[in-house]
Amino acid sequence: MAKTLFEKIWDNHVIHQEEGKPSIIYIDLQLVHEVTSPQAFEGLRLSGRKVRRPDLTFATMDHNVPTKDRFNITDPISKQQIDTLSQNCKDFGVKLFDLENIDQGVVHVMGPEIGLTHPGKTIVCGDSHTSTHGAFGALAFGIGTSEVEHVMATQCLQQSKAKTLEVRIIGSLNPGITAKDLILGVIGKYGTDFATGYVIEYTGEAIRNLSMEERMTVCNMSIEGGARAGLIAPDEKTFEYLRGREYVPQGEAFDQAVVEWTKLITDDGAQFDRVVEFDASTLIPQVTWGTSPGMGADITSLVPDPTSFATENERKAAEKAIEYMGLTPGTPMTELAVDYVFIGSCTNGRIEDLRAAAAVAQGHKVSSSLTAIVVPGSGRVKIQAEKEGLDQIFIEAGFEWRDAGCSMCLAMNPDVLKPGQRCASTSNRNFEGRQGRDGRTHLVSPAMAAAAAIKGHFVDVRDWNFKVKQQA
Ligand SMILES: CC(C)[C@H](C(=O)O)[C@@H](O)C(=O)O
Ligand code: SF4
Repeated sequence: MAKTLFEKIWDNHVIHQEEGKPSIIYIDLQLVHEVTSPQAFEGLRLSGRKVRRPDLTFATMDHNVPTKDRFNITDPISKQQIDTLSQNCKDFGVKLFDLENIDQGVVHVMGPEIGLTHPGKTIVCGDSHTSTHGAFGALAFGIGTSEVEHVMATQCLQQSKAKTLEVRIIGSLNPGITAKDLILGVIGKYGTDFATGYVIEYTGEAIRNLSMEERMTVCNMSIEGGARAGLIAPDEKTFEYLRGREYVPQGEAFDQAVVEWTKLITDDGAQFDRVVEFDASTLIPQVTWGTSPGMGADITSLVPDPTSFATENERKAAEKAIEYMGLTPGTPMTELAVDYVFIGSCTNGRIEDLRAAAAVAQGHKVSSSLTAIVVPGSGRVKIQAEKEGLDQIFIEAGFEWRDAGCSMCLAMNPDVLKPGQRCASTSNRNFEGRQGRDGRTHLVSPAMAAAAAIKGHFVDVRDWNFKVKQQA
């Protein structure tokens, strides 16, 4: 029978199923960070259990890590979480990429980068943006802390089978329009819960044309559309990205793996439970104006008038968001002045993102009215960027060049907005207080963020004259 990619991975991992009950599935990889693991390890300790497969369990530190003076953690809760993770990994024999390690970084940046993420794997982490790894054709999703403990103890997980949703991208992206604009556009059109209960598979020529980094940006934000996970079928690009990375099979074993991975596609004639279409060819740079990733608009548009929304609920939500964001309906997006620019996160903290931002920043100066920081997603991204001289471009332009971590994506470390500050951010969430109490977040692509840093307000990056620097 013809199967979707999701069904193939699912069927390969079901260990036990009973009518009317969740299935038990096997988990190939568990990633761990300091925020959602302490109680899980403690639970194991209390019940006298071990981590069943330390060889399939990998930990890093990201949320609480200061990106300036990283070894000096002054916040007691952050310090405790970091120290507890170190101790737990030591006690339970789990490999930890700690602050001394070049591979330390945001879990969804460093995992794929070292080759832990493979097509066809089931991957979990106590973190909602685990969906990022779906860019490789892995079934990857976030789980709660009690499930983290369960997977640690058994390497299995109880799961109800999700429904399948094809997000079919028709047409191609115009020059200068990025994967971030694409996913913001999709969520803007279909809303933040259109994919609830589904695993998305992104298909279409425009998706095939994306690099692995760009595919990760798209899959990363699947969760902001409500999806359980996001998938992109693996192809030559996936295999080439993985070849030679530390945790992928090497030599002949790699070629054998590729033979298996190549089968991970949705068969002709396979049925999705639902299909939506999105036309990429009309897309222009996006910027969010509200307090959910679905409240987005074209850079050429105006802050919306709440009365223009169709339903009472939407009108109320828009009114509340516009008030929180300190905006006036009818203001052109390009007139919104920003106080802060954050380039980083598991959405847009990879090398290509930094190249795109540097291409815009090169030869310009950050506006004196704001602070702009660039935070590589991992230690390795940082080193690569420095090899290519991107750090110098940023520093000369007046950006701060930081160490790897979640940073200002969420206010769990010293990088926080002050109340009322407006931020152009390349992250994935613009909820109230996300970047600091009463902070105001506008989600954009790295190029748009860099352009806003130079001009002091949002600009249409298509008007910018820049050349993307090729890898050195
Ligand atoms: C802290 C963590 C549990 C959380 C998540 O699950 O996503 C964080 O990474 C986020 O982005 O909000
Ligand atoms: S970078 Fe942001 S979204 Fe990603 S894991 Fe860290 S806090 Fe979550």
